[in-house]
Amino acid sequence: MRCHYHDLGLCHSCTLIDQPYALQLASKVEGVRGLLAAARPDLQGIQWLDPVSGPEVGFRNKAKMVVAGTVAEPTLGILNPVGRGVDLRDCPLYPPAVNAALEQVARFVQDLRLLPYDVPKSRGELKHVLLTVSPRNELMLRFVLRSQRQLDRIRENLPHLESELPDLRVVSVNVQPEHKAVLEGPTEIVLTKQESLLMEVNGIPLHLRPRSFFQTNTQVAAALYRRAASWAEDIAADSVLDLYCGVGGFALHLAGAGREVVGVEVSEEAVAAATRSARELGLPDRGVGSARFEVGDATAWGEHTGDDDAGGRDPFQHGEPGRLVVVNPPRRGLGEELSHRLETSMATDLIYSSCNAKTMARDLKRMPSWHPVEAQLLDMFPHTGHYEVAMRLARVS
Ligand SMILES: C[S@@+](CC[C@H](N)C(=O)[O-])C[C@H]1O[C@@H](n2cnc3c(N)ncnc32)[C@H](O)[C@@H]1O
Repeated sequence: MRCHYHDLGLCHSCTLIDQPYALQLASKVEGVRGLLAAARPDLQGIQWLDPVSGPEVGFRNKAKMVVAGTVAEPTLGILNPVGRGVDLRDCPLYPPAVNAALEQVARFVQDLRLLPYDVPKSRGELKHVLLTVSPRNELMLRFVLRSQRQLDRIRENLPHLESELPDLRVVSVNVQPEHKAVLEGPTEIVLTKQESLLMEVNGIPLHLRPRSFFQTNTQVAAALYRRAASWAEDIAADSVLDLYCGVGGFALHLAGAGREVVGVEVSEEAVAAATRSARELGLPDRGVGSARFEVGDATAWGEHTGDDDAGGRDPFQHGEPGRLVVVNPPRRGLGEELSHRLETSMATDLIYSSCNAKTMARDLKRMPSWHPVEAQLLDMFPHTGHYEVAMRLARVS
């Protein structure tokens, strides 16, 4: 992949871009194998499946653009080391639909004279533009503002933007009043009738609301979910617990086939979206062939349930449900407490999918009774050192 922003020295985000892609992939595979085997020597003997990769360009489904510059000439991209905006609206990591939409969004920002937020001076209104594209090329657009001052103007002028971008389905304003380097704040005001973007993956309707997580590379995510479904087949698992389930990607791929699936996730919105998908797929919420989603902390799940279903016991410690546990935590990993709970639980099989092999290695070290069976690297982030790694583990008897 060639990138003129990189060639001009304007952006250094793609740290591996000068290496041929095959070399990037090979060094990631070598890196992850070494890193995990250093923590768990028994990983040396396991089966590594061929790595999965997708297209080298246009693979990112979400653009997170910092808005800077001036009212007359806003930039959508990143800040350089001295805090000036660098416009990256043609970044080749995004599909053409995103590049084209960013062009229209920049014009909208200009027409409305929305003042870009000036980080050094702490003044201005518009901080970020976040744009997500679905496999059908439909769009979700979020404006991150310092306050609600410009909300009505954005709302009033939305029909114009919608006429320029006919595939725009969801538009929202996020309010992030603090002067901190965080992408978004706690308040989200959806301006469109449609409140979620349909992200269909392997024929499964996933519904993405503005504040929910979604894997960055839809094509490689589809392969990741298929991998998990194939492992679940091999295991013949009849009850699955999906911790950190998000909008239900793993859980819904593993549901059906006579399994009872429970997903646990901290975001209420994501749980509502996953529940909606389950009902659309005709899955009941209890019993054989069901899928249900609960709001909760993955680390503490089941601890205080004490409900009738579990007979007052901690279901996690009794494999109810959860003979197979799927974990897909944020970069910080599972941590000591959940690693310990998994180590002492009644689960017989585990699928661990991670975007941070360092925390995964640390967690695996804490779970010696889990024996690694098979693993695969899935390259969601070409041209950077990042990747996803999925591993199937079984309980050593
Ligand atoms: C890496 S994402 C995985 C999402 C999902 N498995 C998928 O494939 O899209 C991690 C998810 O964990 C959720 N999360 C973060 N901390 C959590 C916690 N303590 N308990 C439960 N969920 C949590 C986040 O909201 C996010 O949806």
